[in-house]
Amino acid sequence: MALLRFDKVSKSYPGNPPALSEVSFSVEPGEMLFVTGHSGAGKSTLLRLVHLSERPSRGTVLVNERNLAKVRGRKVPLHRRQVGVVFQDHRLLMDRSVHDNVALPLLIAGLPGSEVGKRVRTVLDRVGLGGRERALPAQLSTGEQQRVGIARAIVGQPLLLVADEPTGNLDPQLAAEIMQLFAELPAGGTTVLVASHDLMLVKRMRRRVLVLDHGRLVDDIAPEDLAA
Ligand SMILES: Nc1ncnc2c1ncn2[C@@H]1O[C@H](COP(=O)(O)OP(=O)(O)OP(=O)(O)O)[C@@H](O)[C@H]1O
Repeated sequence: MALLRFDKVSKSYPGNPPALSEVSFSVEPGEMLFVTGHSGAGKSTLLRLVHLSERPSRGTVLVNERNLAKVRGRKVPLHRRQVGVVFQDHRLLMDRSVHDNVALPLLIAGLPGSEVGKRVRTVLDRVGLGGRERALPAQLSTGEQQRVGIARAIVGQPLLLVADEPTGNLDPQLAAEIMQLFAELPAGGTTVLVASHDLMLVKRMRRRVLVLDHGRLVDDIAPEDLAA
């Protein structure tokens, strides 16, 4: 059973050539894979369709066998609890503590306070930020801020994590560390899809790679076929 499936998905924005054209692929539970391609190739659009910040013009997107066309209105927030998102610009609330930023999705989901505190501590330990609960984002380094964004995305134990250029602002060492963090998530039951134009980094991770070119899926490379 696929955890994520695109079936002949196209997306056009008004006045532009198609951002995605007839894209089909499927992802098994527990995979970590990348989507890569030139600027404007359609990477962000593909992720937005998974997170329901956009809808396809044609075709079907399924998450955990559920057709997202049927996820409307009040069901959208429920869907988003299953899909964690990490952005390049972490989009943290700068006037709230690390704890509050990470706790937010759990509070929205209605978890009791005692459970929230426990889960936030566990996830901050996991991303290497144990003990920094009370800090404000501005008191952290860029890499640490990105880790808070990741903690917030995974604290609800999503089925799927989508990350859009999550290491775009980071130096190579930090980028590698963040990627390593992502690589550990499938062991905890989260499937991971990362958009990145950084081919060197992607190759080094030795995972499956989808390649987009002008909105078309032109390659689907297995890890063993990645040239060193
Ligand atoms: N909201 C929008 N309105 C109109 N056109 C858009 C919108 N978002 C994206 N596009 C267009 O769709 C195409 C694909 O954009 P997308 O952002 O998905 O590409 P990308 O591969 O993520 O690029 P980058 O690496 O530069 O972020 C581009 O031609 C872009 O101009």
